[in-house]
Amino acid sequence: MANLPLARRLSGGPLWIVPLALGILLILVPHFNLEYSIVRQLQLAMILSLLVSGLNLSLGFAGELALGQVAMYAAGAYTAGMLSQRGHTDILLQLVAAGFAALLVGLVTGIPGLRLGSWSLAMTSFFLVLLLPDVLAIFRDDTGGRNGLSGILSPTLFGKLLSPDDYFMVIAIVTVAWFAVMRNIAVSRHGTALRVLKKSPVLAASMGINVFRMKLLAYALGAVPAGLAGALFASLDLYISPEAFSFSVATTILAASVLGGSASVYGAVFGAFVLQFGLNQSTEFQKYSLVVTGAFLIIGGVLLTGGLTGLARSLWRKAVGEDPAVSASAPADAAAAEDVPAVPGKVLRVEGVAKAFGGNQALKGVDLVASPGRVTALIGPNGSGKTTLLNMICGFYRTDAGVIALDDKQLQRMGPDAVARTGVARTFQTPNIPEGITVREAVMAGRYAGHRATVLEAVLRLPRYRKVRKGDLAEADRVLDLVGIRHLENAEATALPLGQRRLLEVARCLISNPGVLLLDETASGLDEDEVERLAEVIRRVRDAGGTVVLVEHNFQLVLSLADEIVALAHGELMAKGTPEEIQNNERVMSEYLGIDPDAPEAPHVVLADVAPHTPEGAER
Ligand SMILES: Nc1ncnc2c1ncn2[C@@H]1O[C@H](COP(=O)(O)OP(=O)(O)OP(=O)(O)O)[C@@H](O)[C@H]1O
Repeated sequence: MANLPLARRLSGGPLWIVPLALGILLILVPHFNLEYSIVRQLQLAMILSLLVSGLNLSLGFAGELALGQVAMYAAGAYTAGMLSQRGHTDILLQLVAAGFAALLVGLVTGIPGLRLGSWSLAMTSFFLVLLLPDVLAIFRDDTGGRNGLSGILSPTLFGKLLSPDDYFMVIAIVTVAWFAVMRNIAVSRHGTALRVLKKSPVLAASMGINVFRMKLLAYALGAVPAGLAGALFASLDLYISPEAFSFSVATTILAASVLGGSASVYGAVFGAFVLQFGLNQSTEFQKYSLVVTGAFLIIGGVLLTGGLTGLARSLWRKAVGEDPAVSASAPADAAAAEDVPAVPGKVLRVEGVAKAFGGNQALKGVDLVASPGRVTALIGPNGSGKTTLLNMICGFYRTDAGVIALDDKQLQRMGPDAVARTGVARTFQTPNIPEGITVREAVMAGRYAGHRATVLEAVLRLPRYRKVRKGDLAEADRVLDLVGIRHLENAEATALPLGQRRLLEVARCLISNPGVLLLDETASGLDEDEVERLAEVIRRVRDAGGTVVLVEHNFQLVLSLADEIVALAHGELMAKGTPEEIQNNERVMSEYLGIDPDAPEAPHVVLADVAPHTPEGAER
């Protein structure tokens, strides 16, 4: 221990102590007799960091670009200002009202923007900011229009007039409290779910997460600090005007977010402080503020992936000598996974399913039954419709005809997240692993949709949240043992090599106790040892009662694992049967494996060593 570098020794402690200490220091600033100009910049920087943190929630965590932060900021400021004008000077009351007003603006603009999908929210929020001065002008009797809102009274707290020093402390306390809330959200299961969403809405839906609701949650939650910032700003100068909510403020917020690191909680503070102190130190800077903000955007977005906090994190890793991929203890004892608890497999029935993409009939009346305690393999040449069938079972494509059912529940009219919640879990041809989380968190995310605790319960760490979290941790240990990567639980998930990422995906599926496990070319790209481990995992799941559907090009693996093989060709059933029956099926031999049945060698003798026809680009 004594020989360890200081950075390494420090890295063992709870990291939240550093921001907490800085937060306390900030609250105590009025006691340090700083120059007025610095105190003022600090206040504005704290207000800006609140705004940036809201953007980070939607952009950095949920991956949704939205510029509407300024509109929510204005909603908060005008609400607080108008309350004050009418004699309601209590800052607590103003903060609550401003938070709600901003939330309302967030919901009203977020719902249509997010419903339309794609870039709609970015566009809606962009126009919202452009329209803001006109909206304020329309309601000029209340807002003062372009002249601004004056007559705001000095803030009070429980009837006591607040001095400038008191008010500084109010701003600092609100900022510190909000960042504590945001940190609790970010490190909770909700924070992980947001990162899943950012990685891929398809992945999120396949894990039972309602994509629209999750995006709205991030956007609406991000409105709250903007509202608080607005209320704090209104009582700072006791005057607000539309210029304070201009488009350049929107770009400043975006630049600070990108510079600090959008996917980071404290990056918002870094970015905001750098921009506030950088931009306002000289009039030249202010004159060219848009250019300077743009430069910061480029520095943050292009040169520093992950912003300043990303840079700090990688420097820290270097200092403590930590490799994200192998920050792990020794491999777990494989024997620990011998005892596999029952997997509640269900019967998957596919009857007469058809699907056309324009003139391309991808599936024509396909039938398939997968039962508990059995591995059903789906094989066929490239383009035969295997992935299309998986996508239809998962609800990503609507069927043109036919029935898909899990036990008695029909799935063919359900959306993908609803299908996942009935117990359909899947892996992807290209592993879909969210960034910025550990292996254990990535696996625990598989329980998000099935075991609920609200954001409020997570923020306050209430008993139900702690119970669900305890279950997440215990189940993650179990499935990580099962797939044999428990020793990597603290490694960064995206840093794992392909084979382990595939095993991670299987673990993420298993933690949801799926009724059916759909494995889409899971062995592709794995070495021999990894394929053997994967095969062992699949056998264990099957023996524990799981229903497994295996889409696979590794014919040897299929023969060794499958209880039944369903072979497709040109979207139709080519053959169905036991591995032995399939090995003796001439059509499968010639169309799938390219073996001439009339050749002197008997096909079943060489099959185990034969790879099917997999033209370039089989991996997606
Ligand atoms: N979203 C889509 N839009 C249009 N055509 C599609 C779409 N998805 C699949 N197809 C077409 O449907 C057919 C079946 O494709 P699918 O990907 O299901 O085959 P596959 O058996 O999974 O192939 P591979 O082994 O290469 O993964 C192909 O002709 C493909 O081009």
